[in-house]
Amino acid sequence: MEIPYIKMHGLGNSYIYLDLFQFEIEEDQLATLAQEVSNVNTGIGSDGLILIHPSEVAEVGMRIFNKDGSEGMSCGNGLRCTAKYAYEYGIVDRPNFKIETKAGIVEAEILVEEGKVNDITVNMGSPILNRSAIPMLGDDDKHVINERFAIGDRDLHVTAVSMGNPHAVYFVDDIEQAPLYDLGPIIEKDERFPEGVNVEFIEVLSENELNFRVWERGSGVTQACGTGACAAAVASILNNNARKNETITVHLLGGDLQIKWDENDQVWMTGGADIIATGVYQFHI
Ligand SMILES: N[C@H](CCC[C@H](N)C(=O)O)C(=O)O
Repeated sequence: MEIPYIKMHGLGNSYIYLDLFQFEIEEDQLATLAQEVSNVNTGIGSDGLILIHPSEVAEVGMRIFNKDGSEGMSCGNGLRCTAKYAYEYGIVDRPNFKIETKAGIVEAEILVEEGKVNDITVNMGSPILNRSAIPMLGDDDKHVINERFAIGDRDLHVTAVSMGNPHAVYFVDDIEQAPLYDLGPIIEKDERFPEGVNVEFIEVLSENELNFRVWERGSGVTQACGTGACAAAVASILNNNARKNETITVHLLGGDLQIKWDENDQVWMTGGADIIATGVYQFHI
């Protein structure tokens, strides 16, 4: 089965995108397709699959599937790429529009300079902080801020933030020493996170600057994670290492994102998005 695709990335966090304004695909084929196309040896190579689809509640809809075929609720880098594609390929006819995700509707703004899409700003909505809504197991339903989190023989402290998808944020003194590969996969599936969790390690450089690494639920280490960068900025503010209404530059492996949590409890993300290639995938189902 031949499937037309677009490969796009946000700061190196790449996905294979299907434009479902052009064709349809069976729901029960999506998990397998995500696993297939993500494989760098036998597929196209990406961090997962994203569907750009018609929506009844917004100009365009977006769904994300991780490398392992699991469906995520939202994707910051994916939203910027979806917005760029929708604007440049005529799905929308203006630079401000809404995008429906499983986590809710977000608002995107295309920043155009000399007719070219430069950056994209997305209002990612309000962070979700109550333990039960992350979700994270525990004795109360308060916010999880710098809570002791023992794992193996390590004594960590976690701040838990959901941006519609769950994030466990840990502060480290040196990002290069972050236990990304040895603790990332363990925390991702820790029983205290009943739906799994995206794992972020951050090094506070100043009130307005963070170093950031991520082990993603369902995809492992990626070059960048937009929802993770939002969660990291919120966690830094919750721990009094940064302030609301100030733009925080988050340095990810693949580049920088500008994040602001404003006085109306909205988290704004600004960054780039790039089209890598278009093609036709030979789906083996
Ligand atoms: N890379 C995405 C996040 C994917 C989240 C997914 N790993 C999950 O929540 O299961 C981003 O830019 O926000």
